[in-house]
Formats: sequence, C-alpha cells, structure tokens
Amino acid sequence: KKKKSNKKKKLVSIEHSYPDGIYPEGQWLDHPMDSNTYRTTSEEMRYLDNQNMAKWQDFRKGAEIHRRVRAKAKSQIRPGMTMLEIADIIESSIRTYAGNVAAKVAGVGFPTGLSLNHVAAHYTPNTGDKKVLASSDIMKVDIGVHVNGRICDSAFTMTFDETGKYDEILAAVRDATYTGVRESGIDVRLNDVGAAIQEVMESYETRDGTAIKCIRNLNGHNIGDYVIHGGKSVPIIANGDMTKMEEGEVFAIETFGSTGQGYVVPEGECSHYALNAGMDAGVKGLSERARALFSKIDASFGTLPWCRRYLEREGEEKYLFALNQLVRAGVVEDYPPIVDKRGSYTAQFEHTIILHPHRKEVVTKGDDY
Ligand SMILES: O=S(=O)(c1cccs1)N(Cc1ccc(F)cc1)Cc1ncn[nH]1
Ligand SMILES: [Mn+2]
Ligand SMILES: [Mn+2]
Ligand SMILES: [Mn+2]
Repeated sequence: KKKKSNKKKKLVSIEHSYPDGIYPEGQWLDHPMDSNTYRTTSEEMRYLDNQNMAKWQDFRKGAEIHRRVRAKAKSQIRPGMTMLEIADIIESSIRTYAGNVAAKVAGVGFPTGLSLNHVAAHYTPNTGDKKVLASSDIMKVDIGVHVNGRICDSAFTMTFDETGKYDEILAAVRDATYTGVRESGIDVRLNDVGAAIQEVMESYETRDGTAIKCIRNLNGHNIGDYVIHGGKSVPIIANGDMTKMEEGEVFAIETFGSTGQGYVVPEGECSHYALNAGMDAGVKGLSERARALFSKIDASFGTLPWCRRYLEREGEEKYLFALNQLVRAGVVEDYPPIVDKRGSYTAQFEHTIILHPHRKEVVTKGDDY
C-alpha cells in the first residue's frame, strides 16, 4: 500500500499548471443597466474586449494565485501564531506561485492586511511586532496579488470563536459585498451601488440586538495599472455621487460592517505606504538620504503600495527619518491603520470586478467567497 505522503505539497509557480498561458475566467454576470441585453450578445463588443486579452490574462493569473494563497492561508492560520508568521505564510506563497520574480514584475500587490477587531484596515505587522493572534479575534485578511501591475484586491474575514458570536456580522458583510458586486456595472451611478449596499448591511443585527453599521468613510475603488486607487471611490452608503462606472474599468468592491460608530479614524504605527504618482519633483529640496530612498522605492515598487518589511527585504536599513521626510513632502502617501471605537468589531469582504464591454467578470471569485 502506497505510504500516504504527509509532506506538504511543494509550491511551484502556477505557470506549470497553465503552460498555454490561458488562465481560468472569473464569475460572469450581466451588466444591470443593459435591460435589452444589447451588450451581452454583441459580436462587436466581444471583439473590442479581445483587444485587451493580455491584460485580462494577467488579472486571471493573479486571481488564480489569490485563490490558491487564501486556501492555504485558511488551512494554516491558527490562534497562537504571531502576526509576522501569518504575513510570511501568505507573502511567501504569493511570491512562489508568481515565480519568485522582482517585486515590480509580479507578486505581492500591496501589504497583506491582517487587521484585528476594531481595526478595520491597513494593519500589517512591522518588524519586531510581537502581536499573537487570539481565538477571540476577528481578522480581515486583505490580500493583494499583481501580475505586470494588474492588481487583484480581494479580502475575507477569519474568526475562530465557536460560540457563533460573529455569525451575523459575517453574513451581513458577505451579503452586502455580493449586493455591491451585483449592482455594479457600466453606466451605474456610484451612489446607487452605495445605497444598495447600505440597505442590505443595515437589515442585519447581532444576536444581542446590536445594529450592524456600514463604515461610512470606507469605500471601494477603481484600479489602474500599478495604481491601487484610480481616483473613483465606490461608497458603501448613499452619498449622492452621480459619477457613473464606465466600460473597461476595474473596480475593487469592498464593504465593511461594524458594531461601533460606523466611522474610522487613523490610529497607531503606520506600516502601509505608496509613492504618489508624478511627485518626483518633490524630492529636489530633500536630503541626500531621502533622495536615495525615493530612488530605491521607485525602482523596487513603482507606485505599488508597500510596507516597511518589504523595504527591508529590498535591503534598506535606518530609513525611517528619510521616509518621514518623503511623507511630509507628499512624495510618499502613508496609510495608517484605521480604527472604529475600542471594544467594537469590524468585518470585510472584497472582490475585484472587470467591466468588460459585453459582461461583468468577478475575476477573484472562488468557491470560498
Ligand atoms: O482605503 S484605500 O486607501 C481607498 C479606498 C477608496 C479610495 S482609496 N484603499 C486602497 C489601498 C491603500 C493602500 C494599500 F496598501 C492598499 C489599498 C482601499 C483598500 N485597502 C486595502 N484594500 N483596499
Ligand atoms: Mn483590499
Ligand atoms: Mn480595496
Ligand atoms: Mn498622508
């Protein structure tokens, strides 16, 4: 009888599974605004879409990596692990599946979000962080994978509590995000997506009767090449923004539920940063150290978001003073952890969708969420 190999499956680049470079498509949905389905059946629109096939293959490759990495994360992450161990499990598997190429070519799309409890987003451990995951924690795992700057931004929420305390907020946020995905489409107004999300989220309450609120100052966003936030924000409440979603745009649809105020403020040590596009001139009057750090960041990441650990991985040391100069000059944007009130807890689900001319593709869709 063949000895059951209990060896963990060796990770290899996913190119081995797709030698022809054709990656699995996401979930296809019709655009909501096209009542007479003129888009869906249009030969011309499908032809148009084929012009960007290399770009869509990059997104689909990133999405397949994302699905495999989050499955591994769910199977390996346990209370008692340090946040640094958890981040390393996720990031080393992204890099391996992406083929261990330079950070700017393919791999980690932005810092691995591991925000806990009342912290809603933008927490990842810095070097020296001793924090340990507890069985009572509710953790937003927000994973970024990019291939040639095409960024897949998708997140889910992990809990370990077995009393069912978090069941309602998890159901509410999953339902709200799916609603946002369904309501999105070409010619849809951002306000209307927000209104639909808000209605669903606020129809839930926890088992002890606490209302579940949308975090009204958090949003989804469009995504550009190497740019995680393309300038359009998708609200999760009705906010009167009549801007429309447009053909060919890529959106991260994310919703956040909270038992707190439903409003977040920046708090604590920052880990997440990104170069602001077009700010090269801003470094002129700065110190030699700041200018050197700017060049290293630009060479390593371009405008992709990064965190202190990735900067250290690229060989930088004793950079903090120069980094703070770049932030003060507006050359580097800081994204500190954003928190609701102490004692509350928050949940998130997020998918990346592509507004093809003929149909909408939920490219990060998996059988998990
Ligand atoms: O909150 S955001 O800054 C934003 C939302 C709307 C307009 S800008 N942000 C973009 C971002 C910023 C820094 C990162 F390292 C990664 C992403 C949303 C987000 N964070 C995580 N996943 N998605
Ligand atoms: Mn995200
Ligand atoms: Mn996002
Ligand atoms: Mn700032």
